[in-house]
Formats: sequence, C-alpha cells, structure tokens
Amino acid sequence: MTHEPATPRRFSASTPLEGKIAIPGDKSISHRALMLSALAVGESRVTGLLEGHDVLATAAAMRAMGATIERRDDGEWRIHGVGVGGLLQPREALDMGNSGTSTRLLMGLVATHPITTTFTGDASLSGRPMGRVIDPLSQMGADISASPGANGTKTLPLMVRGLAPATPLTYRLPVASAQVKSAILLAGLNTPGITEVIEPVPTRDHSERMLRGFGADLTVEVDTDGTRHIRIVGEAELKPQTITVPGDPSSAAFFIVAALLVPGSDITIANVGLNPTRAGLIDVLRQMGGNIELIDPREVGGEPVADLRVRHSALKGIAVDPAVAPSMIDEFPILFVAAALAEGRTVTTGLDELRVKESDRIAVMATGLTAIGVRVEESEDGLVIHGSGGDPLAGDATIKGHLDHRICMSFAIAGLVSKAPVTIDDIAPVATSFPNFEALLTELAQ
Ligand SMILES: O=C(O)C1=C[C@@H](OP(=O)(O)O)[C@@H](O)[C@H](O)C1
Ligand SMILES: C=C(OP(=O)(O)O)C(=O)O
Repeated sequence: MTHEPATPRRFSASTPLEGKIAIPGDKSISHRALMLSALAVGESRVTGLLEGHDVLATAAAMRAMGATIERRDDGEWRIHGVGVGGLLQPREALDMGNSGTSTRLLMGLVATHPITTTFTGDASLSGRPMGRVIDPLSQMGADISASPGANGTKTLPLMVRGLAPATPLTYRLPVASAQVKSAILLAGLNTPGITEVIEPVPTRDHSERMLRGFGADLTVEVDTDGTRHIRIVGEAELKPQTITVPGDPSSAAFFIVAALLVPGSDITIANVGLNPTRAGLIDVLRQMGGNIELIDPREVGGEPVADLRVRHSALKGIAVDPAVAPSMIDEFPILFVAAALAEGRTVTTGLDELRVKESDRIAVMATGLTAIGVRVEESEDGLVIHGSGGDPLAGDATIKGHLDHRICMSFAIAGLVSKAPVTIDDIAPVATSFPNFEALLTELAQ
C-alpha cells in the first residue's frame, strides 16, 4: 500500500459565516444507488451522487463485478446493471479504502452470489469489527475467512465464498446497525424465499426505501413496542431507476454547528436530507437553544428534504436522550464541539457504537477536546462535556485525526471558535465524505 505524505491544516478564529451553500449528496444513499443500479437490468441514472472516496470505492467494486458505471460531464452518473444473481467474480481484491458501508453492504451482496471475493482496506477499516456481518451471512451459507483483530474480533482482509442458492434467514439484530441490516437484506435479494431482519431499534431506512423503489417485494411490519420486521422476497428482479440524491445531513451538521457557534453567523444550507432516521442532531441542537429554521420542506428521490437557515445562538448543555443515538450516530463528534461552547454540562450515554467507527470517537474526541482546553469526562459509553458558555476555546494544539473524516472536520470547526489556531495533523481523510468541505467553509467566511 502507498502512503501519501500527511497534509496538516490550521483552522483559526473566524469572521461571521454568511451566505447560502449546497452540500454534496448523501453518502449512505449514494452507496445504495450505485449498488442497486448495478443489480438492475438496464440503465439507471443518478444525479447528486456524492463523489467522495468512500462512494468511489463502491463504484470501483461494482465495476470490478461487471457493472458499467460512467460519469457524464454534466455530473450525471449512468449505470448498466448485471441483474440480481449476475455479479461476476472480481479479478483482484476489492479495496474498500476507509469505507465501512461499502465493505459490509458488499459482503452481503457477494455472500449469495457463486463467487469468491476478497476485501481489503486502509489501517482504520482494517481495525473495524466484521463479525457482525460474518455471523448472519455464514448462517445463510457463505463461507467467510477473516483476519483476527484485537479482543477476538474478526477483521479485514477477509474472503467471502458466496453460496447460491443460499438459505433464507430470520435474524434479530444484536446491535443497532443499518449496515448489518442492509447486508442481510442485500444478501436476501438473491436468496429464494423470504429473508427477515428484526430490528428492535430503528436505524436509517434508506435500503428499505430504495429496494422498494427498484421494485423489490419488501414489507415492513411494526410491533406495538416499535420493533420492525423487514421482509424481502428473494430472487428479486430490480428495475432501473432515475435517482436524485439529497444533500447529506451528516455533512450539513458541520456547517449547522459552525453557524450556531461563530458569533454573527446567518447561513442557509440548501437541500438537506431530513429522513427522520437521520435528523436527530437538529432536534438535539434545538433543545440546546439552537436557531434552526426549516424552509420549504419537500420530497427529493423519495426522501424528505428542506433548506436550513441557521443563526448564531447561545446554547445550553442538556442530557442527550440515548434513544436518539441511532438517528445521529455520525454527528456526535460535532455535537461534542457544540457542547464545548454551551453553557453548563452536556451529558451523553449509550454511545458504545462510537468506539468502532473510523476511530474510537469517544476516546479521540475526549483527548482532542482536552488538548484545546475543554473539561471532559469520559465514560464507557459517552462523554460529559463542561461548556464554556460561549467563550472561545483555548485552541493551540495539533489534533490527530486517526484517518477519521468526522474527527478532522469537527476539530476544524472547533478552530473557528478558538483563541489560538487548531491544527489537524492530516486533512486528507475529509475527502472520503466531503471533498469540498474546506472550499465551502472559505466561501461562508468571506
Ligand atoms: O448504513 C449506512 O449507510 C451507515 C450506517 C451507520 O453505521 P452502522 O450501521 O455501523 O451504525 C453509519 O455510522 C455509517 O456512516 C453509514
Ligand atoms: C461511520 C462512517 O462511515 P463508514 O462506516 O461507512 O466508514 C461515517 O461516515 O461516519
């Protein structure tokens, strides 16, 4: 593997953020749009696709398994699929880079095709647990050999020997994970009979929405206690679609918090996806006193969206209800930065999953915030943050990003409200999910 030299970047106290921006397409929806288009028979068209490294890794993998995927000069993507059951054995290992979503969802897809596929990734991805998908996919008949990771976990590199026809499965999710849910549903696409995922805690439902949109027979039944039974009828035939990908709320999050924190700011972020399984951060920031207005709520590509107007606000610390965690799981690093400027304590719990993302986001945020002058207490499953009441942070530190885009962007925003600059040791990971992050920040700060 080649390693680019690190690109450090310094972020300093900002003038008010003003103006209107559009953020790139949703990462979760972009992955799924490529995967399902590559399995449909005929040509699908996708606009607004996120062109970050994670999504490009998915595109490269689908190409390596037989799909034709092209980007036109006007930014539209055209995909000719191979049909469910038609994936070809890739000639080389699939390099998933930094992307957990690509890895886990594609493992599901190939598990029920009669092909052998090897998955590799960068140092961050190679440390992440894969047992959570290996277990159910093995029960369906795939033969998976993984590398041993820390504390008995199974990790990349790994090899999946798929089985077709596979055995349908009824599986109760032991962790709240849209990636595990989606891997099983995608495996179910090419499996005869009904594959069922039982989801006690709801997670992002883009797979369900899009599978239905492509014509799969998928139903969702909700028990009185909220448990969801998601059933897909296998050996599905997918019909090509035209998809418009809405803006990514997880990317918008950095600018929402930046505008709330930098005095005098007033910005509008256009076309932000507000699927209720993703929009938890907005509720939490409003509870903290954030002034966030939804303008022109509408539907794009089967998903609710709106423009967001965000103005500088004095925030108050709160106890964050752990039940909202799945609907804002990737937004905790930037929420911790908001909490660092709030008045009083912000208490978070129930965030064990943050320890197995691109980095251990609880530990890495605790270390970084402490380095820039914030009082933080770390527990097993969360942080308690003592806010400054709106006073600038000390700053004056170099933060290790640990190949984690959300850590890098969170501390970039912290730099905007610090007395002395905050340096990120390597800004490169930001391109996995938000290639024009710095350009948009510069635009708003002018
Ligand atoms: O399904 C998806 O697109 C994602 C699910 C979440 O992961 P988990 O399923 O591991 O919670 C999230 O953190 C990730 O950024 C994207
Ligand atoms: C956790 C994330 O992504 P992934 O799991 O796809 O690497 C993320 O984008 O914050």
